[in-house]
Amino acid sequence: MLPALHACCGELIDRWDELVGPGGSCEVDVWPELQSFTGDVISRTAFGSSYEVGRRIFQLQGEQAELFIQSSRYMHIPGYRFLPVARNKRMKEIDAEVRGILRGIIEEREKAIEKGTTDQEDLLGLLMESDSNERRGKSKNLRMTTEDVIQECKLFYFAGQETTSVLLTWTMVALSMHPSWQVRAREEVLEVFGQNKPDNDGLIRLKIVTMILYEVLRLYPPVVLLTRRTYKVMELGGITLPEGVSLTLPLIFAHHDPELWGEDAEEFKPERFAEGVSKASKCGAAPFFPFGWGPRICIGQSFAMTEAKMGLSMILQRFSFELSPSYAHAPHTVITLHPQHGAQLILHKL
Ligand code: HEM
Repeated sequence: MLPALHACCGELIDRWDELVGPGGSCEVDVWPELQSFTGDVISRTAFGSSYEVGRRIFQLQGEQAELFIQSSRYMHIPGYRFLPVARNKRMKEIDAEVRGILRGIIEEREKAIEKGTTDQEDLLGLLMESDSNERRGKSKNLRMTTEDVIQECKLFYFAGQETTSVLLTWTMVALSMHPSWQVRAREEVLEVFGQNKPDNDGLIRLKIVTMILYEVLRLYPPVVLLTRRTYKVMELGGITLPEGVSLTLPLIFAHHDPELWGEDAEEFKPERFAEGVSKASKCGAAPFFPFGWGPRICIGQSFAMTEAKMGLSMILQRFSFELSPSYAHAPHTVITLHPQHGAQLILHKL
């Protein structure tokens, strides 16, 4: 995973170097840049394909998320999603196109497996191994169909790209708003890696960077709410709920609650995580759950933290950054917590 991460970070830095040019500074909207970066990472590490193949999938998934939010306003109309209105037709078209692209990737891989020309041990390889075991009649209880593989690929593209680019974007914005933390993070990165490529041992040792990422995840959680459904009658917080009730857990509210975090809950204070997650709030680790909790906790959280640490370290090694006058602070939910008008920063080459 690390070589693929290095390669993607390297390409991002080279692109920014070119944008900055001989003048040494320029304005960049880092939000689409970081989306491309995390898209590239998930394409290479999970599917072995280049970003070019995945680019269309990300565009389509982004459009699908916007349409989904728009159509959720009509959820109270029974059967609305089956009506042949333009929005529903477009959502169907997008679904078909994404499936078509993924099926193409899967078929290409199948051919390569048949010819024995692939040794890619990526997520797709693992999923397809399970799929071919099914066809050979093995692992009947654990088997995945091609449809399952497509569904899992869609989930990974969405879950793996969008969330991590949101984390990196808000981190760059927060470090532009709080330049003393930017300086402290850069000092740590240079002390651990100098100008060398970040390695796994060093990434684990980054304390200031980790505190900053946690504080960003607290204030700007990429996933703002979790949903659950009761499967039997149960009591929750003194209220008895029947079976089949949909519950929404707005984790962003828990992350901003002064009763849990203190009167400075709205302030950016990475030092609250200096002694780890369990000491950061007034009541242990419980109120901090940016990756969810329990059996459905995010399976990509270590991946995401490694990717964010690596990306941020390589950026800090080469650039300093500040808010551009054209930046307007507007966190906005389109499934994940986006910067509504972009994240325009001024990059300075170091
Ligand atoms: C900062 C980055 C990320 C955040 C904040 C995040 C957050 C979350 C949250 C809140 C959930 C739902 C948990 C629940 O319902 O209790 C989730 C699920 C999931 N995440 Fe992440 N995630 C991130 C990155 C990733 C990455 C990089 C991947 C894949 C490489 C990934 C793959 C998944 C998958 C597959 C699930 C569904 C797990 C299940 O339903 O059992 N996530 N994530």
